[in-house]
Amino acid sequence: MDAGVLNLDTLLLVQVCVTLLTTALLVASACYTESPPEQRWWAGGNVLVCVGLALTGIESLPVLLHGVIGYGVIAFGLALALRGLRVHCSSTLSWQAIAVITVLALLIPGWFTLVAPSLRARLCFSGFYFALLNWLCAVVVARHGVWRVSIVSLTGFILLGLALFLRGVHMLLHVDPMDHTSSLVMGLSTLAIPLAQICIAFGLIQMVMWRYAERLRRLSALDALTGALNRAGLETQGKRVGLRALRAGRSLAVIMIDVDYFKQINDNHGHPVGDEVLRHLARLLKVELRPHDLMARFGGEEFVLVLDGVDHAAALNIAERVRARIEHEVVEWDGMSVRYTASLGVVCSDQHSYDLFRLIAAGDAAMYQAKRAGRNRVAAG
Ligand SMILES: Nc1nc2c(ncn2[C@@H]2O[C@H](COP(=O)(O)OP(=O)(O)OP(=O)(O)O)[C@@H](O)[C@H]2O)c(=O)[nH]1
Repeated sequence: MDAGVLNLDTLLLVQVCVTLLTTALLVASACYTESPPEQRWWAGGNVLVCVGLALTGIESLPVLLHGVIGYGVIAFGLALALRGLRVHCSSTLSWQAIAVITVLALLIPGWFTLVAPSLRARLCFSGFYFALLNWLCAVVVARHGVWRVSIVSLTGFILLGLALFLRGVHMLLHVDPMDHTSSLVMGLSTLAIPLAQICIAFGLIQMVMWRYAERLRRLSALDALTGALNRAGLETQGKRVGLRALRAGRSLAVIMIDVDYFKQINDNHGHPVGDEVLRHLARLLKVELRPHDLMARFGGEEFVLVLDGVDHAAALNIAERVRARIEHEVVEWDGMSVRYTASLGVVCSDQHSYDLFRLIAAGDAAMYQAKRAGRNRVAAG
């Protein structure tokens, strides 16, 4: 490819514009008050990379700024971006590691600028070193990200690393490191760098958006007071569990649990105590369940358990164990001690269908049977 055709100067101008635009995009998204901390690291990192690029690009600046500090600032910016990626993946990058990355980028160009001046060595080092830092970012994204979400930023980091690496190789092999007039590598890398920057900026924002969407999806399925599934969550997850049990030919048990005389607890001790009783019951049920069992708050003081692979007899045993535990527990709130009991209805796909809402209706009927029989007991449906 002829650099004359590509017009290297124009491509360099495009590269500068894209760098500024992607940085502005990351800064704008980080300014949103609810933005997670990683977005601020990415935005801050990109701003520093821009500053560093400006310092290294303006040859009329003092040599210390132009040949040394600029590289340190770029490396510091990349290290902050790497920290942001690690924060996004529930980890971090220590300040010591950031300092090492930055100091290396100061010392080596410093050596080749002040002690043993060599433009070629400095440019080679910057190509290889910044390629390595981008590939480190790619490794973090690849190891911790969800592929279909992080593929855009991953491609960006790999591409950017490759372009910088090839530039390093070009500098190493070329007779005059500043003569790029007819270099295919320089042309391609100058084209690839802005592309990679766009991928990285959009990819990072996409990763954050996906995280938000996931959080919202999880929250929309949960009851805010108890953390149990709400009806919507029960509907989606319950159907899945029902189908899984049906396909595998396993029994599916449903236990309905309703606190006895809950209105009296509210009336006698106040609503906050009633709320604490509900939270207490949810915690207690969680302890009794296996990780793949479902627990949902079905109504005011009514909970439902969906147990995959549990037959009628086993479900009755579980319900009786839960009932006994509730009876012996004491809820402490604001210096008050409250005891409560619950009535439970047990049904199983062995007697009914696998249809979750039919099972729940039958379980409800069994639970009301337990209420009518005097409460604080288990009834089978
Ligand atoms: N504190 C609190 N109370 C709630 C909540 N949701 C519903 N309630 C109350 O729960 C009470 C339910 O009362 P009832 O349906 O009469 O049932 P109960 O008093 O438990 O009587 P039985 O079920 O027949 O034993 C009502 O007073 C509702 O106001 C909640 O989230 N927090």
